Amino acid sequence: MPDVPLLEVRDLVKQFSARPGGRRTVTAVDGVAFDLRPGETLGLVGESGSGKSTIGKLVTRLLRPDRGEIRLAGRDISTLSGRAMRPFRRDVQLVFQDPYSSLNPRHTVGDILGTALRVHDTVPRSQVAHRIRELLGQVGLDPAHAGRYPHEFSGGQRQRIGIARALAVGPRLIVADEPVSALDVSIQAQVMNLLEDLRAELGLAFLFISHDLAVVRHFCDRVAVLYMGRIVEIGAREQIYADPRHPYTQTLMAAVPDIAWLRGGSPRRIRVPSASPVAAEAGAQRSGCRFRARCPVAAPVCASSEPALTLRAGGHRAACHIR
Ligand SMILES: Nc1ncnc2c1ncn2[C@@H]1O[C@H](COP(=O)(O)OP(=O)(O)OP(=O)(O)O)[C@@H](O)[C@H]1O
Repeated sequence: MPDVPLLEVRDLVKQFSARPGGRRTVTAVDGVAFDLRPGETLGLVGESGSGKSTIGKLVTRLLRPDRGEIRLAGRDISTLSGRAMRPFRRDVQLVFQDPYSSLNPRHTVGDILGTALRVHDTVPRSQVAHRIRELLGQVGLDPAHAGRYPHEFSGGQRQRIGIARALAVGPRLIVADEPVSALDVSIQAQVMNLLEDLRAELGLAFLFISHDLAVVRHFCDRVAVLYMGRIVEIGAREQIYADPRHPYTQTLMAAVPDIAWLRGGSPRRIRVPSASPVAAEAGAQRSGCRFRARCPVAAPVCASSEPALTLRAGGHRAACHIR
């Protein structure tokens, strides 16, 4: 049923020690909630350190949340571990920014894909070799290259191997953490087009983490904007890009180009700017709105309480006292 959420995230919290063994903590994810429907693509954007990767690792359960729920097709997986987690590992797969560091250099591509297929019993053993060739073809690689090692492929081809490995287990959701940002700009569009084709063919849902606002605009149905571990705005792509309500989103969106490069025009990256250390420090106050020290429209009310995400239009929510 298309309107049952595939993924429901509620009140997700994750803290880390600021220094190994130290007592000071960093709240990387601070009460995040969102839904993702089957086949839907949600972009997570926000400056460096805003908590995007941590959310990706929590959803794939590489990390365990300190608080909150992660429901996959209705089942809370936030505290599962070991064998109990295994069926859900099939449903949710992670595609990394740097495929090379996640591919075992001593294994051939065929071994890497074969391991993924066997661990999850995705196909009968007699069909593993056939499925490996099929997967390579599906991601645009030559099936005859299954005997090659990761270092024999280019960066873009390695990312295709990482995508094939994710597909091997038959996921319903892919968490893609900056999947093209380590690639040459000329290769980025090819890999994005592949993800787009796979989404259409296989009906995959994506949680798509990116600094690149032009790529997110091209790829995502909905967008969540993170600031210091919280979603400050979430809505349909056009709501966020054409009618941003939160002052932070407004500054981000002011400079987004169109996406001509994805259609063969000249490539251009528009990155989410990073906070200056001073601004980030000033923004780190824990009472009132966390954005107020950087906010161009801050008013006294902004020091009084943290604004909740409130509804602006169908599905469009923003967390701002003023706008
Ligand atoms: N394993 C860890 N130990 C300690 N602190 C961590 C750890 N992982 C993340 N953090 C901290 O949590 C916060 C959020 O980090 P996270 O990597 O999720 O942000 P991000 O938005 O993905 O940033 P980037 O775009 O730079 O990858 C940062 O302050 C980061 O330093």
